[in-house]
Amino acid sequence: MELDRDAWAALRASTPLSLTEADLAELRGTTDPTSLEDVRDIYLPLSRLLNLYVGATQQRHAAVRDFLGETDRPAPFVIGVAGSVAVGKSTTARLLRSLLAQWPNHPHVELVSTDNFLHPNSVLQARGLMRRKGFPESYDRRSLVRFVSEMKAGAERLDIPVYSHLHYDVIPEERQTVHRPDILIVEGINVLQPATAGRLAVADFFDFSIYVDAKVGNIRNWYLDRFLELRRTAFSDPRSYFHHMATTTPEDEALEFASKTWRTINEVNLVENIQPTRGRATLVLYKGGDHRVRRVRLRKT
Ligand SMILES: Nc1ncnc2c1ncn2[C@@H]1O[C@H](COP(=O)(O)OP(=O)(O)O)[C@@H](O)[C@H]1O
Ligand SMILES: CC(C)(COP(=O)(O)O)[C@@H](O)C(=O)NCCC(=O)O
Repeated sequence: MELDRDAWAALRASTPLSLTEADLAELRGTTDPTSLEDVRDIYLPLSRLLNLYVGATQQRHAAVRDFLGETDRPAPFVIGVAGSVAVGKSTTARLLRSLLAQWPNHPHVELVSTDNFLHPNSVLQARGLMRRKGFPESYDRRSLVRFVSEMKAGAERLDIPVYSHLHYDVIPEERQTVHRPDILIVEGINVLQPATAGRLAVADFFDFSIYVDAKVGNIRNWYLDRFLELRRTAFSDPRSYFHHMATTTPEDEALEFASKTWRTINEVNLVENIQPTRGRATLVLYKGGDHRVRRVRLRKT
């Protein structure tokens, strides 16, 4: 079913707004204008719906556990967050982590971005994939699937690689430690990709999935605006892979570089690999040109 913003906002019921403007500023991505009004109208109803989903799954688990006479904890509830580069997935995922952790029956929420499972640049270079970063083949999909399946099977603690946007590469000596959560959020552009025949994909472990959607032209503008803002901020760090963009490259050439990266990498990936997975999502958040969510589409079964 499809709901417009007002109809969806009314479904918040009495879910309390626990975030402040300062909390939101911490969670929001570069140039992402998500406001407290968006949190109230869009993310609180979503938090309420997800709480109902998780509660129902926990109850079913308890029934089977009683039947078997076992005492184990329920497996983590896994949520996938998909969508284009620069559509605002990480803001959505961080907001959900914060809001979902407020519910007493699932206080421990972990968030993992799939960029941690990108092959290191050395491997991408050797395979001729440096201009295909973000495409399905640029990820170590076997390790990603193993990680999610081990979490789902009840692993207490797993260490995973860490990708740095600053270095534009996986950091060999760093690890992110993930402790067994009540809810695991897996965020990344290609998380809804179906498996190739005979294999498993991360999406096979999702209990719920969200696709963040917008018109390609709008996402392109957000990508370019963000690039220019990063040029003024993150790229000025001498350790940044794109440092030259902030120092020696004039603004018009930097913009031309970003347009080309968008056109030849991110837009191709969006049209060929990401958009075709939208129909697989449980819920689609459709954003207008100002980043505000206009419509929500929910699969009822
Ligand atoms: N080159 C970069 N340098 C520093 N930060 C970046 C760079 N590219 C993207 N980011 C940041 O990484 C986060 C994830 O970006 P992205 O994967 O495009 O997804 P989304 O915009 O949908 O959250 C964003 O918060 C963005 O600001
Ligand atoms: C790292 C990304 C592939 C996003 O990966 P994700 O977190 O969705 O797994 C993307 O931000 C990226 O760097 N794309 C390559 C082209 C570019 O520099 O925009």
